[in-house]
Amino acid sequence: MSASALTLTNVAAGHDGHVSVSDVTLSVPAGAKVAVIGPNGAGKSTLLKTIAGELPAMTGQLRRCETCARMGYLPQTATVDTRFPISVYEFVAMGEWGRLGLFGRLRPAMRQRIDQALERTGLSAMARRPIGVLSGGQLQRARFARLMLQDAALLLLDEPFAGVDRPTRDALMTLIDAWHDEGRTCLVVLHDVELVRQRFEWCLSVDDGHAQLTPTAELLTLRPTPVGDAPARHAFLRDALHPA
Ligand SMILES: Nc1ncnc2c1ncn2[C@@H]1O[C@H](COP(=O)(O)OP(=O)(O)OP(=O)(O)O)[C@@H](O)[C@H]1O
Repeated sequence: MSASALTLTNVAAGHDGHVSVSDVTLSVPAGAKVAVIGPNGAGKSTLLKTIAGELPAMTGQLRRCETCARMGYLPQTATVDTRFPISVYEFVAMGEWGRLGLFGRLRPAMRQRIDQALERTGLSAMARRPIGVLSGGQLQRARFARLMLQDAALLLLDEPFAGVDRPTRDALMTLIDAWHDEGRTCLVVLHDVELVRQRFEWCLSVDDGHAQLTPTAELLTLRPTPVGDAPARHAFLRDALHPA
């Protein structure tokens, strides 16, 4: 894993002139599975949105590898208007738009991919139902199914497990693992430190205005140190990984 999917050089990210994270310099190896962690309000979503190109970097340079132009971004809150009268099938099928063109028709291979995505997310039986009747967890499965069809090389997922139950979380985590096994680069914002320990090889920690990429195994060797001794940027991780 030597090539970089993503390189940030002195990047500052924030809103309306307010900087949330600054001087971010890091390189994400292609195919890495990265947990983006940190306390509430630290700037995880802001940084992810900046990487996704939804928010311009305030300063610095952000470079994505060529294949990472195929990028899938799942924002934290589902912005889908569930009153919009489309079926679950049609919602998921939107993931094929990139191949379809404006007035294209779904071809058999596309229908097969849509059926597979519905099956892998456990939504086949709900395919003909209106999107508006789905529960929060089912809607998240549908968003994953749609994402699956985009065939993205770089996946940016902002708190995909928020508000979902354990079986759904496990099912979605299995999909992320599969994307990783396929060589895709995955950045996932999450708060479950135990899950990070078990399933993520890298941590992008965002805390105290800083962000850094560290192998999870290395973080686990961090030991609690007297207050004032540890660098500020490790404080959250130290506390999270070594609870009192
Ligand atoms: N659209 C916005 N306009 C202005 N400020 C914003 C906007 N979105 C977020 N912020 C501010 O940016 C800072 C970082 O917020 P962000 O949502 O990136 O944090 P986070 O680490 O993702 O938090 P959480 O874990 O609670 O989701 C916060 O102070 C927040 O108030």
